[in-house]
Amino acid sequence: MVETNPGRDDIAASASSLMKIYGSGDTQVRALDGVDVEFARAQFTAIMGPSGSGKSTLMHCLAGLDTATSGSVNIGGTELTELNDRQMTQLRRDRIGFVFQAFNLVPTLTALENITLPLDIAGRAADNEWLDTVVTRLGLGDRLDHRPNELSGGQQQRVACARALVGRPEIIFGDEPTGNLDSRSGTEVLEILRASVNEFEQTVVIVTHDPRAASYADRVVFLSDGNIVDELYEPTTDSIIDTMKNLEKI
Ligand SMILES: Nc1ncnc2c1ncn2[C@@H]1O[C@H](COP(=O)(O)OP(=O)(O)OP(=O)(O)O)[C@@H](O)[C@H]1O
Repeated sequence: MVETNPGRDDIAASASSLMKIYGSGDTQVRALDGVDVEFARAQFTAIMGPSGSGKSTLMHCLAGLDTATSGSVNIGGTELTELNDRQMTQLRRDRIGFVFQAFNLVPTLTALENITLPLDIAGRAADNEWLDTVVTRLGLGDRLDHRPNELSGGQQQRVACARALVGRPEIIFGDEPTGNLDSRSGTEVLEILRASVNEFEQTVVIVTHDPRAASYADRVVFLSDGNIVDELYEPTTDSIIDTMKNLEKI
């Protein structure tokens, strides 16, 4: 009998028995200690946990920016551990969007050039209608000729969001995407990520320290000492703060 797994199509990314060990001997750190997790398609997930709990390590392994010591990571049916460097680069370029705390825009390029850069590198033409939708939605229409140093932090992060959205990647990973922003700009970025999930069925996974930011997610996954120890669906700022307090007690 052929084995089927009817749930897989609903899963954008998953990790299984994921282990990441840094260093060796006395200085060895077990940053991920056998993590099993699935991220549903068209859902917004936030990863939270105390400092040093393994959030960035998990995200970097999921996004193919770092390799795990053992275990597996799957993005849309592709096993990352089976890819060579070139295939991994291609997967990151073609199938994953990134929004980092530090924006990571190219200073010599205009906003528009930054937005279309991943497509240009991949040799893919922009879908102009979609590009227009994203740019309008992000309120960047009159900023497209500006270089990053002529934009506010919030505008720069919106450019980074547009860059992540414009290629319609299977999944967008954000590492503290609101970490460097004032509360108003942070709210704008969260609303954009939320809208991209609600309106465009984008899958989004972010790491954040901020309970208010995490309350925009459909689900919050809590890490402690390299393990997932709790999760909340339809979280509120208060329910997130309560769960974090319990984690810190442990
Ligand atoms: N390159 C590295 N070399 C050695 N240890 C590392 C390295 N990167 C992370 N670690 C350790 O792995 C553990 C998990 O780190 P990680 O950055 O994933 O945690 P985090 O939850 O994202 O922390 P924070 O909230 O402070 O950013 C920590 O103990 C950290 O010191």
